[in-house]
Amino acid sequence: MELAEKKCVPCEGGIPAIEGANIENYTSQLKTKWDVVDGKMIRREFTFPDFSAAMDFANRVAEIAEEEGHHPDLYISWGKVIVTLYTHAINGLSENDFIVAAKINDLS
Ligand SMILES: C[C@H](O)[C@H](O)[C@H]1CNC2=NC(N)=NC(=O)C2=N1
Repeated sequence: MELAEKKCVPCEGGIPAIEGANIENYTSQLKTKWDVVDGKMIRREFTFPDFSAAMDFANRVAEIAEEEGHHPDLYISWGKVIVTLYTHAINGLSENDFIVAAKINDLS
C-alpha cells in the first residue's frame, strides 16, 4: 500500500526507531526528496510567492496533522515553510513520519 493511503498509528513509545538503510527504504517511497537530518528526522523546504501562501500551506499541513494525530514541526517565514518530521515519543523516525510526509507531498 502507498504511504499516502496509510493511516498513522498512535505512538507513545515502545517501538524501535527506523534507522540506517531502513530510512532509505522509506525515503525512496516518497515522490519528492526529503532530507534526512541527524539520522532521526526528515525535512523538506517548500517555497511560495508570499507569506500568505506559505501560511495557507502551513494550515493545510496542520489539518493533515490533526487528522492523523501526528504533528510536524513547522517553520513559517515569508515565502517559505520548512516541515520537519520525527516521532517525539521515540526520539527518532517511525512510519508515521513518512505517512505524513507523503500526504504533505500530495498537497502541492
Ligand atoms: C497518542 C498520540 O499519537 C501521540 O501523543 C502523538 C501526537 N503527535 C505526535 N507527533 C509527533 N511528531 N511525534 C509524536 O510522538 C506524537 N505523538
